[in-house]
Amino acid sequence: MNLNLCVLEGDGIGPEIVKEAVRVLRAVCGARGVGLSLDYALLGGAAIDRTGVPLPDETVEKCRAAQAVLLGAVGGPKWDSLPSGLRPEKGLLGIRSALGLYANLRPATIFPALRAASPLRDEIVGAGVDIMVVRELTGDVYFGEHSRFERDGVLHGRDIMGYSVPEIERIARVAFGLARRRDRRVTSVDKANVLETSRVWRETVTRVAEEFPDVALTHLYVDNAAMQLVRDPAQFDVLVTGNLFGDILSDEASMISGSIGMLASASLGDGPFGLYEPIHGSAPDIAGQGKANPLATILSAAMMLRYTFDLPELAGAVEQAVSDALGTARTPDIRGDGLPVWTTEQMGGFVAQRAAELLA
Ligand SMILES: NC(=O)c1ccc[n+]([C@@H]2O[C@H](COP(=O)([O-])OP(=O)(O)OC[C@H]3O[C@@H](n4cnc5c(N)ncnc54)[C@H](O)[C@@H]3O)[C@@H](O)[C@H]2O)c1
Ligand SMILES: CC(C)[C@H](C(=O)O)[C@@H](O)C(=O)O
Ligand SMILES: [Mg+2]
Repeated sequence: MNLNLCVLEGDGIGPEIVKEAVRVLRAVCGARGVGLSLDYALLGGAAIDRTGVPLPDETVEKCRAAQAVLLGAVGGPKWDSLPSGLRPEKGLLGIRSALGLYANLRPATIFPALRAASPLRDEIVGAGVDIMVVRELTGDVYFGEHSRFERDGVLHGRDIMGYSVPEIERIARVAFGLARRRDRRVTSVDKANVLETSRVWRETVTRVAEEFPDVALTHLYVDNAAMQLVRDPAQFDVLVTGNLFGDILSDEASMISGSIGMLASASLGDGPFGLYEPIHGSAPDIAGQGKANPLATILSAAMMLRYTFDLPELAGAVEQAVSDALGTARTPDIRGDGLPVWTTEQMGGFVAQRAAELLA
């Protein structure tokens, strides 16, 4: 077996964290005699600097030729004043859309070793938190019309929010399907008390739920959901929501796990192909200093092994190695509890070696 990957390092801490995830992939594949072919391509600010655009055609072609994509993060102050269509973030949205990756799975769990590192008290997270945030990724206000115009000499900005029924149906089916393999509970998050988009969302999710009578569905308004996530995160199993609410709620949920540097994600379409990336950004404030936590990217690589390549044993070894690492040391973003503080490279090196040992 050979895994064909396209690797998009991106900007800021992107190259540092991707390097460690690749190291871990090499270690587990090596331990099991699985081949690994990597093709690197440009995305985001790195692509703008070299080609003038955030998503070169060649990058889309290389991604399409691969079985899966591993991505770091894009963006940074250097490119913040560019026109909106030329920003690094536009490249990220473009690749998700070009590859048809409408389902973004963001698991917010808490490793036992990190319970004391969570900003939430032990009595709140102690029983364990295991939330699967299912974020719609190719629609919503992100992909509506964006404009600015002047009326009566006053400047306005406008972004159009909207969802079609088929877009909602397919993401709802992903959420219900996942719930069937978990605790069979789906919470759909919207703002149906105000937004027409959300009213169509809620009606559609309710109708799709009839196809899954064994899964319990509840609805929450997004403001309440944001509050419930810190009041009692253990109440959630699968949480399905639109692109914008999912972006915000998944960053919030990430802190339950102790750090935004811990949260992985898989962006999927209808087949096994997927793009795997941490939920955090390019962290320009710590780029190049060896301080970045590579675990979200490493755990994204584990999701790749599980979802695209159906190699649960390899994925499990990576996850166990991460758990062991957290019992041994921390990167500076996670509360330390007196444990040694490691660099990005030390953390990646430990996980790679430990994962390979577990498979030996
Ligand atoms: N998927 C992506 O590529 C993605 C996601 C979010 C933001 N961004 C972009 O990243 C840039 C910075 O955005 P931001 O500062 O709002 O968000 P960010 O996630 O990059 O950083 C927020 C804070 O979390 C810290 N942090 C993030 N990841 C970390 C890690 N792995 N280890 C340790 N600390 C970590 C940062 O140092 C910073 O203090 C922007 O250009 C933004 O558009 C990209
Ligand atoms: C950088 C940005 C376009 C992106 C998003 O909003 O989807 C990021 O915040 C994320 O969560 O992946
Ligand atoms: Mg985000």
